[in-house]
Amino acid sequence: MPAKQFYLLGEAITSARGVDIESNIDIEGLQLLIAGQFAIVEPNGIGFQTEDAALTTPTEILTSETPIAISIDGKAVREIPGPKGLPFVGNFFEIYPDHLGNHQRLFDQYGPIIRTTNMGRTVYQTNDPELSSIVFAESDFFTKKIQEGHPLHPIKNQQAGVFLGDTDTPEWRAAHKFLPPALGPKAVRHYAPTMQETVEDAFSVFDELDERGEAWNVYQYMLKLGSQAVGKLMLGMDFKQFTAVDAPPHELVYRIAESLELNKKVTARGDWYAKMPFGDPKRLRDARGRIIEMVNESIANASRGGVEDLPLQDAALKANNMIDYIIRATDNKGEKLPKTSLMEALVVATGAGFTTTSSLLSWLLYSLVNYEGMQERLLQELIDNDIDENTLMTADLTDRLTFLDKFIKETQRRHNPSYQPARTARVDMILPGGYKLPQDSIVIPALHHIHNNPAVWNNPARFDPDRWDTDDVKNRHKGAYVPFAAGPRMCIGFNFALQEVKVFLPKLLFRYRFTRENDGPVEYDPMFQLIRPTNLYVRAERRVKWPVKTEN
Ligand code: HEM
Repeated sequence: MPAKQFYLLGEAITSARGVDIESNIDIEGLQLLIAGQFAIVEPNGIGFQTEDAALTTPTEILTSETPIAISIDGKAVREIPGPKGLPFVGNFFEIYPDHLGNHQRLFDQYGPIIRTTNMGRTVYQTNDPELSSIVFAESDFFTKKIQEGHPLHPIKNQQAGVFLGDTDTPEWRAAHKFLPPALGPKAVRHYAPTMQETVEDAFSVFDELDERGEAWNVYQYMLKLGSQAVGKLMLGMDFKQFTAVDAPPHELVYRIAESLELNKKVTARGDWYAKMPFGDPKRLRDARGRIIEMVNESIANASRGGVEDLPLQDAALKANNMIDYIIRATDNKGEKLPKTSLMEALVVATGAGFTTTSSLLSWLLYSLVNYEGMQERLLQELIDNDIDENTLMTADLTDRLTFLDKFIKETQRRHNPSYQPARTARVDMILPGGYKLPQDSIVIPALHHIHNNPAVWNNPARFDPDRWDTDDVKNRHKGAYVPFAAGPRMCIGFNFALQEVKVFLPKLLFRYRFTRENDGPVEYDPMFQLIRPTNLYVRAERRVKWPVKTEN
């Protein structure tokens, strides 16, 4: 077997090393072989050349007298670019407070993958669908491993399995087997009546605010609404947040939101800070302690009634809520989710459930009041589907609301609430485009920037639900729209979230006409783990008349 010398274009020719090649190898085989030898993620992008010519056939390669350079997508390998930064703080002041706007600027300046260092911690972010799909894939190259420097590191919790734990663990495998059936499409369909009840229970508060002629802060009320539903359906708890206009958020809601805010603050300052025995790091630990106490109590209450065990899928369809499900659900070996994981997994699913949906609900109301004509089109669709205040919103019915679906998609594209799903590089590798990525690097597919990347989306700043009917969007790269991330560690609650907003929004919209109260730019909180509008106020006025049904 002849050995040929290869090196990466862009590196010194003296780094060339010998690779044994079968004499009958074809070009694809050669690309695969070289990809394996040099940890090149995408073999198809590999090209071969010498100092003076491109080598396109195996014969040319096998007969080359000089070391052969490997190009990636026609390019030399290179370091991932990024701004230089200051001593100690790194790029902190170039990123905060407007991290969305600033990252956008950095992508424009440096390209599809950028490197930033913040208080000694380096992360890579990408706005490219192909790179993101590679990062999300859970492969020999990437995994979700929450090590120092990972955005979730200060709240890492291996026992929770999902969200806050590493993939390569028995805890993730167990939680990932037990939780998803209760959040699958069939299971969430039977939650629709509880979702409807939840939004209808909130009407008395919105009615009173209307009678008083008062505008209200969208996020504050959507936090209560989103958490009210998750409280009922995850924990079987009534948080009683709509008993009065100013009913405070339940302590569990408050503590989970607080811990996310503290986590963002703690991580923004670097890992040394997380270990401090006082200040925000201590408040973060205290908040966690209280959350655990409250959820344990709820589990104890649910177990008290004595319940029958059921196979996973049956339990998912019969359970009243996630706790009820999880204490009954039994796998095909007769085993249950281990007690140690139960409480932690529920806390995480609850937190993941309401922080995200309340932000999405807020952005949906933002799109409603901010983009002209949306409210009218959405309302007309309800009328045309014979929906009124007495309608029972079933999944079959919400499935028919196609404009609503596009409106939600476009809102999630333009104003996606979650933005920091990070993965860790398992090895040194070469990414498409020739970018060299060292082992243990943290890479974040930057959801907002993928969804607003002008190379991917036509006129991305334009809010246009109808774009979802175009061939361009229908045939998009699978990594171009990933509001719930992708791969094995993607969101397991997306059916729940979409079902919930598809019940809430029609009910709210049929009853109220929404108008924006304050002008000026909507701000988001840069120190929160999610993107949520902080200063959006609306008025919701009871409707007194509705449009007529469109004639066919
Ligand atoms: C608009 C609503 C939602 C959005 C935008 C959203 C987004 C996401 C994203 C981006 C991830 C990946 C996180 C990462 O890679 O680090 C994720 C994971 C997860 N989500 Fe959601 N989510 C939503 C609603 C929900 C709901 C309602 C639930 C539960 C009821 C839920 C439960 C989870 C869980 C448990 C994980 C972790 C899965 C795992 O680790 O394998 N999410 N979500």
